Amino acid sequence: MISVEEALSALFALASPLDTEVVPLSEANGRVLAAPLTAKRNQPPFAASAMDGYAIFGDAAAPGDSFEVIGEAAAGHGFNGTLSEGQACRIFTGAPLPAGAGRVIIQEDVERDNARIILAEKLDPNLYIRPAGADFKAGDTFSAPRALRPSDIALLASMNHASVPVTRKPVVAIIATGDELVQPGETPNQDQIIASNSYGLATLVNANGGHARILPIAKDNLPSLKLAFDLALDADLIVTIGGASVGDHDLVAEAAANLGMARSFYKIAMRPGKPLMAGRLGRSMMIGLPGNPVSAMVCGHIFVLPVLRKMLGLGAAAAPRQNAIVAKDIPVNGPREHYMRGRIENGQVTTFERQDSALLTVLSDANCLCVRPPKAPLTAAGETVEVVLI
Ligand SMILES: Nc1nc2c(c(=O)[nH]1)N[C@H]1C(S)=C(S)[C@@H](COP(=O)(O)OP(=O)(O)OC[C@H]3O[C@@H](n4cnc5c(N)ncnc54)[C@H](O)[C@@H]3O)O[C@H]1N2
Ligand code: MOO
Repeated sequence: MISVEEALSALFALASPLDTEVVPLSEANGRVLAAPLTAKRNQPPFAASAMDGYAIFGDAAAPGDSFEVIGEAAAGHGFNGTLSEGQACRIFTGAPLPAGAGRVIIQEDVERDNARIILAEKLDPNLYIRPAGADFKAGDTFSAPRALRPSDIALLASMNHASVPVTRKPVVAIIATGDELVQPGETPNQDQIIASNSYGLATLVNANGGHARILPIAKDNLPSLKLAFDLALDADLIVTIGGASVGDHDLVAEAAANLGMARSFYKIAMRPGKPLMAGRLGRSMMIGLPGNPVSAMVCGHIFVLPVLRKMLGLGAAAAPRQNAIVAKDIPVNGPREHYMRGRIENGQVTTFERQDSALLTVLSDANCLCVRPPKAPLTAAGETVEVVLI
């Protein structure tokens, strides 16, 4: 059995960044920007007023000063004249500052008397001018690769990009295997259960920049598995669930081998997740996940997501970890790296008593996986451990 770290390196060796496509900005949220972009203009393109009020000549203003109002500047409608000594211009937020102006007096600090203004006794000392290019300047770089967030979309729009180059979404074909499985909503026989893993994994994939395709459930026989694989061969990543262990009906490895899979590894020193396998199958890579529901989801976080990120051009990095303080003693670990389901609250992690990899209720209550190195000794309350947020 290889370590989790070795398995991850082997998976990264199988995964390459995908090609790129151009999408409209309105469809770019969550996509990975594939190449840096530069601002096409200054923002603001002119010195602009930050408030509604009066732009005055220069920046000298004292209570009781009086100015003659000679024009108006609104957003989208600048004032073309130039202010001279003693002159002001009515101005609104976002309007270009007229030539000659050096300060905006907010209208709350002004008394207006026809074409004149008189400044109040207590003046707000701010100039209320946004200099040209204060946000960004033409040529400034927006770096890549990065997964775009709503605030990035706003910035790119402001930089005048209507469309952006992004990495193509990895297509992930998900094949649940097992005679015992039926789709959610169907009526199972007495000896059947509902296929849950495909839905959990598809959601994980879709929420992290991939495009999941849930294929029909494959039965525990080679022809049915071949049929499912045939439907998946155009995917970037094929994820099978179940049939990975040593039982008589665990046929995924054999079915994949029959189709020519070049196996990279099988079995890892991880709990849950021991019977994990991976390899290359035609133009796709394949990850065979264990069937136990929690095992499949944990392997989704620890292996499928990092592979997805590599395909998206985000580099080869393990699931991010953070430190947490142990709230309740964690027992000695066995020989496999254990990803214990737990809850972290205010930096303190509590691992659950029940760690059976069949318990989706426990996984659903968990918000982190507490990483226990092989043979870790008892870790007492107050000590530090590493967790992966899920
Ligand atoms: N003698 C041994 N038995 C087992 C070993 C072992 O080393 N020696 N390993 C155990 C471990 S660890 C795991 S994990 C499981 C994984 O086995 P498989 O990948 O072959 O999974 P299945 O047998 O097909 O299913 C296990 C369990 O999960 C349920 N299942 C499967 N697919 C789904 C799905 N899509 N949605 C919901 N539930 C699913 C299935 O009904 C089984 O209950 O093997 C141990 N055995
Ligand atoms: O490795 Mo299995 O995935 O422990 O349940």
